[in-house]
Amino acid sequence: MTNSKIQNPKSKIQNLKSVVILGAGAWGTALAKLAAINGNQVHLWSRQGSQSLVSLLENAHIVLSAISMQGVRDVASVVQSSPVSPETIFVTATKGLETKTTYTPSQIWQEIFPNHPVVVLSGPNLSQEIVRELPAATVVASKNINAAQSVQLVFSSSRFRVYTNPDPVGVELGGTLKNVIAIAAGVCDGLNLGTNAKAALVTRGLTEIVRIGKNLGAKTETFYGLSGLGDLLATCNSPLSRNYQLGYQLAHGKTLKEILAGLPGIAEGVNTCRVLMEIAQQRSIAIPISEQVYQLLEGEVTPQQALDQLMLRDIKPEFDDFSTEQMW
Ligand SMILES: NC(=O)C1=CN([C@@H]2O[C@H](COP(=O)(O)OP(=O)(O)OC[C@H]3O[C@@H](n4cnc5c(N)ncnc54)[C@H](O)[C@@H]3O)[C@@H](O)[C@H]2O)C=CC1
Ligand SMILES: O=C(CO)COP(=O)(O)O
Repeated sequence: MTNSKIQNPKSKIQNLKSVVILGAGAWGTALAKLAAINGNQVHLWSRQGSQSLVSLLENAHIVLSAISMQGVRDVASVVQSSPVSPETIFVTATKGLETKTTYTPSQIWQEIFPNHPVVVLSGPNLSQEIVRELPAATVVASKNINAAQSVQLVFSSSRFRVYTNPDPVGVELGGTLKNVIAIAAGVCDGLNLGTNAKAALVTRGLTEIVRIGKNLGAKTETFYGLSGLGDLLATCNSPLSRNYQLGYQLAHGKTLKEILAGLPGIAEGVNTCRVLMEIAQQRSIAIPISEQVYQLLEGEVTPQQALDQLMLRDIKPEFDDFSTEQMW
């Protein structure tokens, strides 16, 4: 898995780590490649493979989960029943929300491993570009800055620039909630609504992400960084995004069932949107774009009706509270 062309800028001072990656899907495989480039000992575990998880976990410095949302709790519970070192750092790269609890993946890992550091890895990272070794950047966020810095060293290279951040909830929600807006962006492009419409959609989508994120305890500025705006731009503008593709095909009249059957991998925005609606209703937070995505996914409106509903909402000021120092 090593590649001599790509180098870690800090490779000479780095302690090489034993890294176990859970989930050999598109993202787990790309991350395994990035960690291996730096000479780390990388094990990529898949439920389909024959390798025993117990033997892999025993000596792991870092356990990274790239499992899709629906499998996170099951896999975390399997890991819990295996012997892991008290020093093990858990990293989560999943972008989703748990249906039953509305937890983020890092909240699940932290609940199951309360005495271990948990780091969130998230950013504008379309895996197909990363496996082609195109340059990209990401964020590793944790309340435990030493743990975040260890993970930063494992993945940093001349093709992958990794920043640390102390706001894991904000970093995780940016990556998760943008998937809902990416579905809307796919619809927007599928309907050929033009560049002005797309700019308005993405910008107002970010406002919704900030509203929810602030309410859930994230820092506003995190959403203007790589894991928020950065990932929103990447996902809303790329046909490589499954969430974008899903929206695009909805605009062309396909049913959700048909689209999901042909999609390469998971489009987390579908389930995230349902959980997001629950959170917004419980906390009385206005998220009109996400609400239209929800109704569209439920088959309650057509793409054209969703557009009309958004354009004909009551007119209002651009910002929720213009009197505060920070405009957002
Ligand atoms: N593909 C991408 O470009 C990126 C994906 N992500 C996120 O990473 C996560 C995974 O995405 P992909 O790798 O693209 O999806 P994928 O569909 O290619 O792979 C998902 C993996 O999770 C495993 N899995 C699912 N349920 C499981 C269970 N109960 N037990 C054990 N394993 C289970 C599958 O076997 C598979 O290996 C998603 O949350 C996605 O939003 C994040 C950044 C980039
Ligand atoms: O999260 C991603 C890019 O950062 C991947 O997006 P999709 O899951 O929509 O393919």
